[in-house]
Amino acid sequence: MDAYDIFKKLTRGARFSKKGSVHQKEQAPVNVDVKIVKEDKQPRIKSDVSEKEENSITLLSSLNINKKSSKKRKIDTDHNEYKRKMLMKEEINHYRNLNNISVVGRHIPEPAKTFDDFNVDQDIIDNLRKCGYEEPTPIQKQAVPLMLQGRQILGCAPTGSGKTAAFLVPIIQALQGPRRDGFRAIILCPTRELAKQTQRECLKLSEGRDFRYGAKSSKKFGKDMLKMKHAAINILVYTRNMISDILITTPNRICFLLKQDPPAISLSNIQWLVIDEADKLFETGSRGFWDQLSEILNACDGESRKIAMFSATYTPAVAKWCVHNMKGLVRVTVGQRNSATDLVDQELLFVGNEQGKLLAVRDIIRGGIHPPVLIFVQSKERAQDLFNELIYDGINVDAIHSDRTQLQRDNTVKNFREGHTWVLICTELMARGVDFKGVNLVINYDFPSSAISYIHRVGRAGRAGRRGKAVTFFTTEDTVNLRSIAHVIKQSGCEVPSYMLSLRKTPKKERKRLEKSAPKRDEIVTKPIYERRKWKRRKQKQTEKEKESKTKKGKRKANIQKKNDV
Ligand SMILES: Nc1ncnc2c1ncn2[C@@H]1O[C@H](COP(=O)(O)OP(=O)(O)OP(=O)(O)O)[C@@H](O)[C@H]1O
Repeated sequence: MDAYDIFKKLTRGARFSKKGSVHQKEQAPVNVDVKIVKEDKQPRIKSDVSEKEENSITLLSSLNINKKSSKKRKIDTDHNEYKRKMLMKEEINHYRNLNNISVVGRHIPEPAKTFDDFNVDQDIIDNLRKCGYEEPTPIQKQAVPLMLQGRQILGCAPTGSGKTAAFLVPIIQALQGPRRDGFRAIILCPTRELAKQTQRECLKLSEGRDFRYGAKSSKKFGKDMLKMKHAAINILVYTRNMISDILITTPNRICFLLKQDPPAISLSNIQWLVIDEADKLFETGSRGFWDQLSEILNACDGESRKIAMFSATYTPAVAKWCVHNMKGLVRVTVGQRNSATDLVDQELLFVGNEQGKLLAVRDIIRGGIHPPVLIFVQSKERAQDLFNELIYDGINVDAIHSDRTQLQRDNTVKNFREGHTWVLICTELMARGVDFKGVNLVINYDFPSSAISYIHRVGRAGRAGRRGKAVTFFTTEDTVNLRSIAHVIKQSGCEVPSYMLSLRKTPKKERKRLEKSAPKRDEIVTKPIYERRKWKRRKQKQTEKEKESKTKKGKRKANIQKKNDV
């Protein structure tokens, strides 16, 4: 008996309406079942009957059939939805991999592919295009959608990869336009040069919005306060006049303004606090920036305050601080952590000793350079010494360091940007963030004090997709960081002698000591050997005399103290 026969037997006498309900004229005797009933015990009979009913219902009632199929359909749609979501996730991950973006955090929005995907006002997109940007850089692709959602982030991307615009675009979108609510965004930078540059970029990207930027230099502010003496009413007027929307400055200046009595600025309406070159700020002094940051955070007491940190290099101290202080933190890293940009061809050049450096730099210049060129030295004294040497070599050279006045520093930067200065000698001051268009060559005259310092110095070339070159001089005294810097160079795809990679790892203590105080080096001066020896002897004698007079003074003081005690 096949299924059709069973169906016929079971439905004998039944009439089917169009709607699918069953009208039974007479109950058909079901022989098959009767037999089964007779053979089985009582409880089985019951269950068989119900089974029979179930079967007949399943077979005849269209209602039940629908119920089952809708459940199935729901499972199907759920499955399809799940499949669609997984596919989308995979696509997003693939896109992130293509752009070398890695993310850590929850509910991270899709990276934007174009500026139009940013979902920001059209004028901001127009401004981005006016700057000559065609498509977002990887850090912009991921950081902008995140910050637009108000997420706190720690962004790490190579030097010259457009981190500034990555945090400026969401801030401009969030603030919309000028308001008399006081500061609504703060951007902290380690140097005034970088703060000025960030402000320039902000002005370009917010063109047409007329934001006001603060604040006056602390010196100017101090002078104005003196003029006003202690007239509280004047201070209030002054404070109101300097109200602006975005404050782009160094932490020192903000803390100075906060320390005034009453505080010269109010930060209670701050929506975004951005810390650029975060690892640099965290490394300054013995907890210097940590204390300043807690002071600033205490002043930013509004509910909507969010923090974003950006840098090309990453230190565990920054990450730890972020994990503890930034709720819902998302970490975005582009490329490999703490690696130099692969747009720069890097070279290590053994020069023997200090005299070798001067010969090598002159050799490079004589061989022909394509300005602009940056030369890094370890101290302001050495910057001045090298400047004194190169000024007579027939090239337009200048030096910038912290001993020069702000006006001199501004003019030097301006001349270099405009191409009047070909070679700029600088200290670590210019290693972070400063964006000179098209620097072709970076010369590390003095070996960097750490791999991180190396990454930032070299990163002044090879920006915004352009290629550049970096030459790093080293002498027999520069072995402490040679291994780690050689590894950085190798990682970014350049050749290094294999012996450097297998050098002994320097103890952390020694590396830290070097980071704090640069090694002593011979003076940068072109003198014949006999003159240099004479000069060395004279200098030795001088230092010995100084030591002697110090000890004599100390003894005299101790004797006086003894007499007084008696
Ligand atoms: N989407 C873009 N397309 C092309 N160029 C861009 C784009 N975004 C920014 N730039 C340019 O790239 C250069 C470097 O940008 P920026 O100074 O923001 O880099 P950075 O990542 O902050 O570098 P650093 O770590 O050294 O501070 C700038 O000249 C900037 O104008």
